[in-house]
Amino acid sequence: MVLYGIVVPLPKPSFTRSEQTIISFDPSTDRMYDAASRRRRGDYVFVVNPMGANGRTGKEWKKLLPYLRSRFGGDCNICESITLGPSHAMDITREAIREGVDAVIAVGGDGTLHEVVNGFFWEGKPVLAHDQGAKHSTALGIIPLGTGSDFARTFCWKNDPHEAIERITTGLKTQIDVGTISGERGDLHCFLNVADIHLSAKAGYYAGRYKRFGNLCYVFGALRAFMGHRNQDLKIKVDGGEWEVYSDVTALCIGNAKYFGGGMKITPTADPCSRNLEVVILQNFKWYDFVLKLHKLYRGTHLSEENVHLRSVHTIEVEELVSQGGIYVQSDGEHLGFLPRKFSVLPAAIEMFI
Ligand SMILES: Nc1ncnc2c1ncn2[C@@H]1O[C@H](COP(=O)(O)OP(=O)(O)OP(=O)(O)O)[C@@H](O)[C@H]1O
Repeated sequence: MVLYGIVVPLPKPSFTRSEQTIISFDPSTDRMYDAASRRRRGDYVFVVNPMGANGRTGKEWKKLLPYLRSRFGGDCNICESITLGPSHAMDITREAIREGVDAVIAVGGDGTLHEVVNGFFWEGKPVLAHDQGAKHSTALGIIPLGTGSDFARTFCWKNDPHEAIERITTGLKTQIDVGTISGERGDLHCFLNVADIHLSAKAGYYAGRYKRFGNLCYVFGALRAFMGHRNQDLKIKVDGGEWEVYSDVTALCIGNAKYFGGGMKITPTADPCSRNLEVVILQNFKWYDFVLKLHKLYRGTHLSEENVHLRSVHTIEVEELVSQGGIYVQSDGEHLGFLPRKFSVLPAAIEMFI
């Protein structure tokens, strides 16, 4: 965790196991036994960001926990892990997977989900259980309780924790893709939802400062980002092909899923189970285009506009045509620095409760 340039180490994650041990009677031995030791119960770790949605996540979670315990009954061990600050969810997840838990469930918004997903990987490779290796896989679960909760929208999931718990107890899972972003130093970062470049990324950067205003933060962020904004010439390389130039780019968005910015359907053709990424490039948008076409961006009907381009890719490299620096990059609403960057898809990388 970095606070004003000072690195503050977070404590090693530990799981508060709210275990409900079932004691049964075994007539063959005339003795009592712990039913869990006969029928292995799953270990589910709930990673809760108490500060999500301006503290609403923490409050909702407290109310939810008794329901969760009763709903799961004796089927699994519920481990509650409350994050202490930014990046902590990532450490908790890594540690939990190494310990061989069956599921890690992100409780919060897209930022928390983003950290949990990054915890599934270490230096670009999946984190494995210490004693079982690749034989064991940990599933990802989501209880969307954030401000935007944009990833959940692709699956038409509401910010309804009871509905989310039903999904997890039902236990239906699917393999989903994960996007990766490599920086200049070769470090790899994962995203689950949408990574984006330039105006939208700058708007997201500022929106993060106005989260106290709820969903209005995206409006304030966009207004602030427009100040001093200029469309830029970018070059892209798709799937290792030739460099192509796109002039006057307003925003370039790389979708593993469909929504960002609190409900804008920016990459409407994206599907986390498609094994590719959908790239939408907005060219030469002026401020009034956003006023006139905003409804199209929210509905996902903007692809028919002549200055909007769609590409399906496995990898895409993006650079400035003339390097000046300062072109914002974000993924899943988290600021990630500036161009150049390379984006790739990791197909079927995580098993997720649906
Ligand atoms: N204990 C904590 N105190 C302060 N910040 C935290 C804490 N735990 C996590 N965070 C940070 O809070 C950020 C935002 O959390 P989260 O995404 O859950 O909610 P949100 O921003 O309201 O929702 P959304 O991202 O869907 O709009 C995360 O990026 C995370 O780094």
